[in-house]
Amino acid sequence: RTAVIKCRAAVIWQAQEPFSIEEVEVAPPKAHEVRIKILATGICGTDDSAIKGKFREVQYPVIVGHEGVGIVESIGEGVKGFKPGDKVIPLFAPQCNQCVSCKDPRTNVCTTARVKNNLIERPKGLMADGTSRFTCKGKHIYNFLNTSTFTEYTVVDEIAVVKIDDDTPLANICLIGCCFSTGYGSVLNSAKVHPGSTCVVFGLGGVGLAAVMGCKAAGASRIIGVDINTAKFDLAKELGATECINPKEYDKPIQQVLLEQTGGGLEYVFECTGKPETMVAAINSSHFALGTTVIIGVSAPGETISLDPLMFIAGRTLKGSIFGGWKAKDCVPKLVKDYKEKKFDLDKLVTHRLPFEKINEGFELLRNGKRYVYLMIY
Ligand SMILES: CCCCC[C@@H](C)NC=O
Repeated sequence: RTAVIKCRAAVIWQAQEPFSIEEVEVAPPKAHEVRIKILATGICGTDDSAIKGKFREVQYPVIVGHEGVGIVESIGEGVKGFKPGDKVIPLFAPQCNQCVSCKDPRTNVCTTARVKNNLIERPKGLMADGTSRFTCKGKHIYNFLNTSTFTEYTVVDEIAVVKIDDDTPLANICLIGCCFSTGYGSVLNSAKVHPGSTCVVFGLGGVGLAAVMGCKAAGASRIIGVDINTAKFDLAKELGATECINPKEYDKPIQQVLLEQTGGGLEYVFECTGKPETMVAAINSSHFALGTTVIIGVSAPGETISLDPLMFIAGRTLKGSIFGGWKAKDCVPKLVKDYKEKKFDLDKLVTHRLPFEKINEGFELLRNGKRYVYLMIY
């Protein structure tokens, strides 16, 4: 019988508190669950919003982290397609392949009950059976976005993990678990950018830079990067931005600047900050008739935006995108293969590597505009 594993995890005991590295107990996987030894994990703004108590109704105490890579340690009853030793990526956007959404090519958001609880509706932070696999100091610890990667071992539902080639080089590949796939796919799948088009990306963090890479891969003629941190501009240009602008350097709204610079607005707009005021500016910078704006950034609970409905009457569109529109089980192995074949270079998104116990330092780097860090968990 598979035993409980005692290991290190970075626990958030309550909102606004830093991570606390604790010894936690990780229970064996139940039926249709997989226990994974996490080898590396990215640090993402969504995790940071959960730490700040600004990510929907997260339950505390919680183990966050949602973009990792690891090795299967054990599998529960009824699990097919995985065995101990397999190299895997946990999926915050699972794919059950049974529900109406998984059978519909138009969406990648699985709507099986297990997923709705943790992704689309009020996050339960629990496994499908309504219980947790983590305990610490006698308390149950919630999971996060079906994954929880800031721990040496985690347990996920079998629909929330995918096997990748065992010879895949480790560490950086964890970015395919969220950041890279989210930005790159929002361009190729959600917006379907066409060659020669004009694009703008608001927010040049990991997701925004991946969107810039997607616009370049899609053959856009103009790729404008927008960020208030000009230190991000060099890498954005290296990855494909044709120009970068800082809203703080203008005495008029950035959408007006963009409308003037592009003779009437952008064909494709990618909003990666999650800030409502930036979303409004982004939508208003799109072409009045041909413009499509893709909302990728995650706003805080209760935040809203106000728009003049007439701005859509000539044909503008507004849509959302989770995990870049990729059906995760089908697409992650292909993205990993493309990475190995150097069809894109996500390594450039990694600016720092830190040992697990320095996770709080990692988030300080993220908050101070360093593009990307991740933790090597030995
Ligand atoms: C509704 C919740 C969506 C969460 C999407 C996050 C994980 N994307 C990038 O961080």
